[in-house]
Amino acid sequence: MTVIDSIKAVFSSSSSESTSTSTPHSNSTTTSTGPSSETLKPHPEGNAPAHPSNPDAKAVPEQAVLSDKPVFDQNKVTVIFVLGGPGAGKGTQCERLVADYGFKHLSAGDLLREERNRPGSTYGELITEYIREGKIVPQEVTIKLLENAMSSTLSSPPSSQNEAWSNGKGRFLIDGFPRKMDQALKFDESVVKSSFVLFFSTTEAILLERLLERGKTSGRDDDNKESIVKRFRTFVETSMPVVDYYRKLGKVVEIDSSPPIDVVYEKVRVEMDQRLGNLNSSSLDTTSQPQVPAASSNTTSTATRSNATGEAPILAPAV
Ligand SMILES: Nc1ncnc2c1ncn2[C@@H]1O[C@H](COP(=O)(O)OP(=O)(O)OP(=O)(O)O)[C@@H](O)[C@H]1O
Ligand SMILES: O=c1ccn([C@@H]2O[C@H](COP(=O)(O)O)[C@@H](O)[C@H]2O)c(=O)[nH]1
Repeated sequence: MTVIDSIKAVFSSSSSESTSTSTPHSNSTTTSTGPSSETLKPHPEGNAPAHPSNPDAKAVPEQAVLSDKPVFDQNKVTVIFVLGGPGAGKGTQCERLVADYGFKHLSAGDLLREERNRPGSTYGELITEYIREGKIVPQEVTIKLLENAMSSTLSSPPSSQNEAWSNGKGRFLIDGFPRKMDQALKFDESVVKSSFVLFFSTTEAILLERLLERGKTSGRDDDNKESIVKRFRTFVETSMPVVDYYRKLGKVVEIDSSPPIDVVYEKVRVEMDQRLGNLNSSSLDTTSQPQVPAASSNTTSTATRSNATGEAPILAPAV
């Protein structure tokens, strides 16, 4: 049995994804967002966010154990999930939100690529294979990476932030996660309950065009036609049910990301500004807030949604 077979066996109960033979990965040019040597450590005891102080560069899979209760206090730590098809513009919009609202941006994909590139990572080969195939890496790995990155950030808050990051408080944009229902449920249970979901929808044609263009310079080994098609399929089959789940809970803020970046961001700002009071005071859960009417918020409901091209959004819920 190879190392990767052993890892897959460990995670077999949490992932039903099939896999294929792995090959070495290529480099990524994405920005690093998490602690490279502090990943996949066991969570600290208790409910308080703790800074990982004993990095374990050779963690074994059994150490990626998740808590059965939230590690962070929802009244202090705000999490907004940012979802959308591959290339929808999640990272682009998050970058602006970081600058304007003082969020910490954690991209699950970036954290996985960073872990993959970390010398000695137990998970490198596994992550490479899953990313190339457009499949969802077993939740234990991704959630532990996110949890560790959050702990680390809370221990050394972004210097430019004050009130939002004082007294153990923090606000995170978690980009490209959760991509699968098990992740959504487990993150709520073991890390912290999310506040709401920013969901960027557009057409498959637009996504494809953007990803192929990005692929010319990104260095990402999944920005090629073959991987992109697989990623689209995974998004529709595995990740859209997560969006639908949150939609039923009234937690989805949907924004058409077909228009130019600035136009999309204006809509994002309107949504964020409407929610900022809550973000400043404590956690934000739109299920307990009055829902913003689509007409006044520039977002579109599932029933009325259209996009700039007039095409039916494919990577969005069926109308
Ligand atoms: N509204 C937009 N109009 C045109 N191009 C855009 C828009 N938003 C993002 N892009 C471009 O599309 C590409 C994909 O954007 P981005 O990396 O932000 O997407 P993403 O959703 O984070 O993708 P992934 O899930 O694959 O990481 C980038 O090259 C970006 O510059
Ligand atoms: O929660 C997650 C998020 C991502 N992945 C894998 O990473 C790639 C790339 O993700 P991007 O968000 O496009 O950077 C994705 O296709 C998955 O293979 C994951 O497994 N779990």
